Amino acid sequence: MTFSDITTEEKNRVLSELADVKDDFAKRGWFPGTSGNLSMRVGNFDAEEFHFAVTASGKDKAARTPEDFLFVDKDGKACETTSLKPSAETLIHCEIYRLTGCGAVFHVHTVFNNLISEYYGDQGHVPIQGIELIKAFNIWEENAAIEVPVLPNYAHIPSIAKLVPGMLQEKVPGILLRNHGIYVWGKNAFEARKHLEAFEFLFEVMYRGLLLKK
Ligand SMILES: CSCCC(=O)C(=O)COP(=O)(O)O
Ligand SMILES: [Zn+2]
Repeated sequence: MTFSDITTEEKNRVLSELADVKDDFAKRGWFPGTSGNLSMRVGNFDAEEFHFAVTASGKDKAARTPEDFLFVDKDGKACETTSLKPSAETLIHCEIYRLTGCGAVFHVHTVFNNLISEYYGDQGHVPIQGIELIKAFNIWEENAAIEVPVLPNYAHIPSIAKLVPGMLQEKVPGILLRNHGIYVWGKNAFEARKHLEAFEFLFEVMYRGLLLKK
């Protein structure tokens, strides 16, 4: 499917849903200092050709303007003529779509995801076990254990993107960048948001649990 095959109705639906998610996350304080980026796929998925709307780089994500998003292709290149620059981290979104075929990718910097990513950074993953909200990832076994990958926070984004294929855990819809933030995904915006809320809850439980043990 080429970008011109995608209907205006579909593009507008995605832009409107993405703007609502952005407003919601901004109210939660999940975009400190213009950090964070969001994207949603438009049209059908094919690993060789897909398109998504992504936040423009460096914007105040708490404001709602006509210049908040642009459409890019599987390589992160703009699909239409625009003066907007896609998020500096678009290549990580590209890699997540390519590998998972998901419908939405959200990235936020929070205090808990930063602290936990640093605490477990040397280990390369955050081990989480036996907390009920693991079920938000559609993992239903009793006392389930997951490992959330922690990637190094290189300044050179293509070097991070290159590591993504080797780090993804099949059942875990998220990766942490050390001392930076989290990327989560889902088949649509609803599911990606559910996953993000669950990760943030789990990180806060772990952080407070570590303090209690001291
Ligand atoms: C100001 S935060 C540093 C960049 C970053 O990590 C981020 O999430 C926002 O970058 P973008 O280009 O998407 O605005
Ligand atoms: Zn970031």
